[in-house]
Amino acid sequence: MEVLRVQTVASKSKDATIPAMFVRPETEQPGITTVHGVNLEVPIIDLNEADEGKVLQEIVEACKDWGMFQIVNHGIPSHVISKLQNVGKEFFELPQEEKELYAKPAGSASIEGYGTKITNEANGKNGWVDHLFHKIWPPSSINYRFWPKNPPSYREVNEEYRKYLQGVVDKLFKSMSTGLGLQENELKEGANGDEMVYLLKINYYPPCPCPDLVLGVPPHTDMSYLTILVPNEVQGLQASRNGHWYDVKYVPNALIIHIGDQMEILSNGKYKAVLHRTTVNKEETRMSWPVFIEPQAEDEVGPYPKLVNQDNPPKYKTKKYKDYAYCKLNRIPQ
Ligand SMILES: O=C(O)CCC(=O)C(=O)O
Ligand SMILES: [Fe+2]
Repeated sequence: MEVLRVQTVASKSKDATIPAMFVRPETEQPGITTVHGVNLEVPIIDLNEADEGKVLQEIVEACKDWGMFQIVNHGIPSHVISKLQNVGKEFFELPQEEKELYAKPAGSASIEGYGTKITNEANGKNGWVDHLFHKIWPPSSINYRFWPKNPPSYREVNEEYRKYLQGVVDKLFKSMSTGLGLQENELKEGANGDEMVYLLKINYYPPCPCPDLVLGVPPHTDMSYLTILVPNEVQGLQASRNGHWYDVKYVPNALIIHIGDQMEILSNGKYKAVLHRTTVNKEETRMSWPVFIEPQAEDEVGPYPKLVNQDNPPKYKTKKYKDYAYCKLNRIPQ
């Protein structure tokens, strides 16, 4: 059965009408619910700042407060990031039949492949976005069947990005570990160290004639420990704080870090998973490249034992990641 892609819907929506399946109720419409003109923003942290204590404090504060921050001077060269963006953009600009060669097989239990999310939202609405998912680490988890062969440099470029990304993940885990009063390496070890899965997603949000009425991805927290996201220059990510939606401003060469559910759980609630959503643009295509740093399906995930004691009882159940994911995807209370 042919699946309708948002990219195809968008190419046919040149007048100001879009199918009702994308139109959000007013309580969710970004045109109504976005907070403007308030001087509140997700922290931007310079990892090159000479005062390391200050950087650590900023990261820890951001993890506890917003659950999201941007980092600049993170060590990934800008040419590595632009190549990642270029090959992803080239893939989405291929003829539709060629992209469909990478489509997630119908009925596949894995999330990997090119696709369009079939809504699992209570209100039955759909996001204005297509995507490509594939794992980039560890090697044993990679299925190259879902890595585009076109453009030909796709694989090399993604491998280069992954190598640099591991350095950033290590740095962040160290700071977050120290911030919890643990040894530098403990948090990463508690999260299965170098066996953590790196799942890349490319989001492709085509222009939409009525951006005020739709969402790209609906409000959610990521299931990951951390998500490290490269955006393109078209702003659209929004973070929720105290029940209000704020734009995350575009900062050239910055990486956007999200605290996900597994980090909230591992830290026994000290760090907060950020509720976020995306908006789309009337004229321009927005794209983003999140990498979800996650446990393996069979890993048991729960609060880190040293962070639990009589005064701090566990706030979350310990369970297999795959069971956590099943409940989350089916909206079953954890
Ligand atoms: O596109 C973005 O900036 C965020 C996308 C997102 O939240 C997701 O794919 O989980
Ligand atoms: Fe997300």
